[in-house]
Amino acid sequence: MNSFFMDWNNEKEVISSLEEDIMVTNSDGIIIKVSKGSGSHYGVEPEALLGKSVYELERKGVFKPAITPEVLKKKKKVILIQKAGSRKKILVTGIPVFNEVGNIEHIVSYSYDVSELLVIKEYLNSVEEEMARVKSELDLLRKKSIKMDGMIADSLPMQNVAETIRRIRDVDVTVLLLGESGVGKSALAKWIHQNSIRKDGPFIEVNCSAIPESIFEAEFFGYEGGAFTGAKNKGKMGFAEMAKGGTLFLDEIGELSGHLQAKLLKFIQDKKFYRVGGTKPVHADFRLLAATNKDLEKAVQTKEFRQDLFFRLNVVPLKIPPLRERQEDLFALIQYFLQAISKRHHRERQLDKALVDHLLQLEWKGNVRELENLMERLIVTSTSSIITKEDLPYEYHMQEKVDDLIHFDGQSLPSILEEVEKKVLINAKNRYRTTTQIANALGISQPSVVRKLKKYDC
Ligand SMILES: Nc1ncnc2c1ncn2[C@@H]1O[C@H](COP(=O)(O)OP(=O)(O)OP(=O)(O)O)[C@@H](O)[C@H]1O
Repeated sequence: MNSFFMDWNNEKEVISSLEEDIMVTNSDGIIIKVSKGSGSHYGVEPEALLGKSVYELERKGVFKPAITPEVLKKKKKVILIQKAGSRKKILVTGIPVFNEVGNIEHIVSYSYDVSELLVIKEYLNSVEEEMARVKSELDLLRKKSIKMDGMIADSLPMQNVAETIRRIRDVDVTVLLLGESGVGKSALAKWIHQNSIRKDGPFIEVNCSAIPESIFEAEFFGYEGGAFTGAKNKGKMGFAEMAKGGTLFLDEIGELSGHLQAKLLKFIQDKKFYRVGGTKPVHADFRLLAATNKDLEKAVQTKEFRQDLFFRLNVVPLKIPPLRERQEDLFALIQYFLQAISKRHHRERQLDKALVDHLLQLEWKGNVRELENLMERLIVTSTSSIITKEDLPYEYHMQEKVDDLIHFDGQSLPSILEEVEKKVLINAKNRYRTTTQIANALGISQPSVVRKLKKYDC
């Protein structure tokens, strides 16, 4: 039994003298007790409420909703916001008072005018929403504003790459650039260097597949005078030493032999090396970047590439998507190369719309390099200031059938095969940077590629 609230007559003076808005109703919803402050939120005198039914007051719009029916329904304390008049918002708390047998006998309610608080809350909510909107716009703007000089990075995947590079700008961390041939790994490596704390130091690029294994160590670590037959008297500085204070970029790292992988791992771990024939250790002082178009994780599984070396290199992996997955970049690159190459060759050139539409449809297996080469070819060979689809080399007319491209009339099979071979080689040359890459792609030896390129003068 709640002794405090049971005898309202005893409490009469206490409640009625309170300045706050307190009311007591019975279980029929009749207001049986009011305080001095009752009704002030509703714009009526306390006496105007006393003896009235909350249902009636609700109907008349003095307040809405009434709290008594809610407390009776839920049989527990209820807090709600009432509307009073057209503008006011009142926070009302209703508490049930039970009799000995557990039935609600009275409901005590007290209220505060929270109109101002709610207005402030709404205002705060709108400010928060506005801030969230501004923040996302800023994020977008910041991403868009990551301009990479001489590099087109309009697409979302490239913006993400740019954002990662921006985040690691001040850190001397190893970056592994992954992606198909021609996607721009070397260009990005240069960009990373130019935007790093080592930008004033040298950028040394080593193409791991282009240096024969027999001389790799001497080229890479340098050698002392007389270290081997044919060595220069004074010795020679290797790439690792040349990169002092700057960046050492190991391109095509996936092509390194197992023996050289082991050497490289030791060198990365020890952070020092010896020139071939030398006894004095040289301290390694550079930031390491590496790139490959090989699936290195797969190469680790097939044991072609050392896992420990992979972990050392894969600190920050940057995957550069192929151009066919970056339509926004493709369009921007076409415009970029048109301008840059036209300027370089002092030729004012424009592209016809049908040609641009056609270029946007192509697969670009050789990625940005292939596009750049084709643009250069179009610009230097076209005789008119507007380049059209007709100016495209035959291999870029994808709709045309192979039958139409090979002319049998009066040709022997060997000459047709030669013609095809030449076209395949030109195509491969557009896509790949080195003859080793072409050889790998076409499944022939590198000397054979060199011979054929010479034979066809391409
Ligand atoms: N986003 C880009 N904006 C402008 N030029 C680019 C961009 N990406 C690549 N290029 C240009 O495309 C050509 C090929 O790029 P790059 O040599 O960096 O490719 P790669 O991925 O290193 O190729 P590979 O694996 O064969 O070494 C370069 O001339 C480079 O400057």
